[in-house]
Amino acid sequence: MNHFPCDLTHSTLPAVTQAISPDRSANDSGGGAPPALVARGVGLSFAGLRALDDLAFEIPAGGTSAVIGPNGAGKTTLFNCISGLYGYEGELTLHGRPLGRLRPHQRARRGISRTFQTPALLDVESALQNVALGAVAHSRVGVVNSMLSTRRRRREERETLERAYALLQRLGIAALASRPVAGLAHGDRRRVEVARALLSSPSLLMLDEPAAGLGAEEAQDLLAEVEAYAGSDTTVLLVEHDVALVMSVARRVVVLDSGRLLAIGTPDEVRADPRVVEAYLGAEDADGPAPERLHASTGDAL
Ligand SMILES: Nc1ncnc2c1ncn2[C@@H]1O[C@H](COP(=O)(O)OP(=O)(O)OP(=O)(O)O)[C@@H](O)[C@H]1O
Repeated sequence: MNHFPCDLTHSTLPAVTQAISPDRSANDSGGGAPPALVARGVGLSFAGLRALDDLAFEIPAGGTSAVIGPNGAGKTTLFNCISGLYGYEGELTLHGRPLGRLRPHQRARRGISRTFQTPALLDVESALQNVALGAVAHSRVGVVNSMLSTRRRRREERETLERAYALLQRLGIAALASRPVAGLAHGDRRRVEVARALLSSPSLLMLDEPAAGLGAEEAQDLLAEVEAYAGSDTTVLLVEHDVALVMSVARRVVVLDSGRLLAIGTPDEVRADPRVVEAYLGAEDADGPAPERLHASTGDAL
């Protein structure tokens, strides 16, 4: 029996599949091992603007890591490359397996899941339906699903709704399950999107500015809950402007500036790097005290 206030409607599936997978083609291949993500020579130009330039870095498997940098540094562009929305030069490898030219839906099946700077939700649908739709990118909608028996399909939908509801409970918004997301506060919309990204138990969960619109404590709580729920099999990768938050949660920090890799290391290493201080303060302040925003939210000094 379905205990939930709404069903996962088939009519919404193609729209979401399209939104998640605007691109099509390429092959799937095999493999698997740490680190979670390796970038080698990753580059991308937009009509002469070098948005990413010869990036090379590794993100360790497990826990939370982050990409930071000033406005226009290339953070979201990098996320778009990893998730397959943009083509790029060089190579990205996920758990030891090159991603090659895989399309977004193929990368999703490989275990990549993400949120967007502005939550990308279906406004007329409920919070529960939006979260449940996180299963779509990871299934072969229209191929295998259309061949499943009605009974099996219903069972899978019920299980998906149960997991979606459990996630809403986990993130403290189960009371909003049946509410259309259009009417939800920004912070709750963000939680719904994070829940949707978590639904597929991704191996790489990319969160684009998860703290935007949340208070400092709320943001800390959300990230702690995400990491606890995701467990050791999931690597969380943040793009986040709240550097203090990043410094308090990340095990490795990648710093971009004008599309280039400026620094990479632990929060302490990155905070101590004069190039990072310079990028955030400006050249004239590079030798002075680090900016407040490079301090951990615990209040630790550099
Ligand atoms: N689709 C696009 N077409 C043309 N230029 C783009 C496109 N997307 C990004 N850019 C440019 O690429 C550069 C990197 O942009 P990106 O959005 O990745 O930076 P960001 O670090 O995420 O910035 P912010 O912190 O402001 O979100 C910027 O100069 C931006 O104007």
